[in-house]
Amino acid sequence: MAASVLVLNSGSSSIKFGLFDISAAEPALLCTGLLDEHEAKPRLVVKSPAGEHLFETQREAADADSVHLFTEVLGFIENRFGDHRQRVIGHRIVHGGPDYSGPVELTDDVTAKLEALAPLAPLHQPRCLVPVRTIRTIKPDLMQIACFDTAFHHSMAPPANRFAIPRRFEARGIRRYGFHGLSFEYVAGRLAGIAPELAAKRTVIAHLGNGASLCALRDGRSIDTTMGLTPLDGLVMGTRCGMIDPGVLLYLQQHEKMPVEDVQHLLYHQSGLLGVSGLSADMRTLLASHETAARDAVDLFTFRAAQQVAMMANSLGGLDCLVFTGGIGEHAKKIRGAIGERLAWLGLRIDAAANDEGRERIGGGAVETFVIPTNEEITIARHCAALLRAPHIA
Ligand SMILES: Nc1ncnc2c1ncn2[C@@H]1O[C@H](COP(=O)(O)OP(=O)(O)O)[C@@H](O)[C@H]1O
Ligand SMILES: CC(=O)OP(=O)(O)O
Ligand SMILES: [Mg+2]
Repeated sequence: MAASVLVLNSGSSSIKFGLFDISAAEPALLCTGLLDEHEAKPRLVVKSPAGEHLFETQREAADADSVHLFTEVLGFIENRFGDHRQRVIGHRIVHGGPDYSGPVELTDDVTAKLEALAPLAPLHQPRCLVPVRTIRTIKPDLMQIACFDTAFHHSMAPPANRFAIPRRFEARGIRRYGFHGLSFEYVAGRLAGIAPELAAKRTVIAHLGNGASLCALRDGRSIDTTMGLTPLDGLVMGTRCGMIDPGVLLYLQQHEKMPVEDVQHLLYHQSGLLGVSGLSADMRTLLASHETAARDAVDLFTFRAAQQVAMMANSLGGLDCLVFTGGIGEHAKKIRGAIGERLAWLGLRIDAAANDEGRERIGGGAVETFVIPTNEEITIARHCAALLRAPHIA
């Protein structure tokens, strides 16, 4: 009987899933699902790899009980793909803290440890872990595996992973971890396939989605990244502020008398593109708008992105290759072009025709430039399949 793995990717603005056949060495996609939570009654749509509509269900409200949703999803999978033995559910878990540098089985103990990290990723960690608890109540015998956004960055070393605060805090785990590691891992692997001559070169991957971060890679390993202890640092994001003077937070609390919960809400949910434009967190809306504030938000986004690519290039001692990925990186040619222009001094030359046509290689010369669609789900499926092949589990 063929074996399958169900992968759940709970991001800040959507929940995606993928069902993979893991009988062969490389996982093969059977179907994908997307729960878009922007609607009042979020709709889950399941499609075949060719884009054919297979199944649809709607939640009563954005905060409706998820047991019903997951019971329906698992029921659909059993009906449609009952000829596959479902071996495991793989989850994207955003924060793995200091202890997890690779995938791990989600036992009750591990789940509780990860729940304790929620303050370090309040927008993501609870969202990633609710499905784990829910699925455990529906299917207590089904193995669940966590794959972490932070794991890929365990190769980061001081000074890149250090804050300039007293060392006793570092001993308590207060250091830079970095996120989007499953995306960086996938894109680095694809780049090695497309341009093997660049695999050992100085590369920056720009994951520009609703959340956004950069990774500096040497020999395919992370040596620096723009996010830190939390997914709040670094680039301007949909609703997150990115890099900010910590004095602003003190000022808001001390002089504007904002309670700490309100400051947290401001920085995670009301800042970034939404805060600066006053219009939307969605790059498509901002690019289509003629409002000055929308242009200001886009301008700050590309300014900070280019500024921090230069920071990553400094960590690498130069730059040979830049790769764009994530919803904005893959689809917004105007943003890629604007970031490229700001980095012309570093030797970046984006080919306007290749960029407009959405080609894979969009620049050559001193800095090779690529657009590579990310695939966090298949990365998780690969990890799960590898873990199942490990002798102590099989
Ligand atoms: N064609 C497009 N042009 C510009 N931006 C786009 C386009 N398609 C998607 N995006 C942007 O990508 C972002 C979402 O990225 P994505 O990686 O899917 O998010 P998530 O972090 O939830 O995984 C949104 O800001 C959206 O506006
Ligand atoms: C870590 C993070 O920011 O993830 P996302 O882009 O899915 O919000
Ligand atoms: Mg994402």
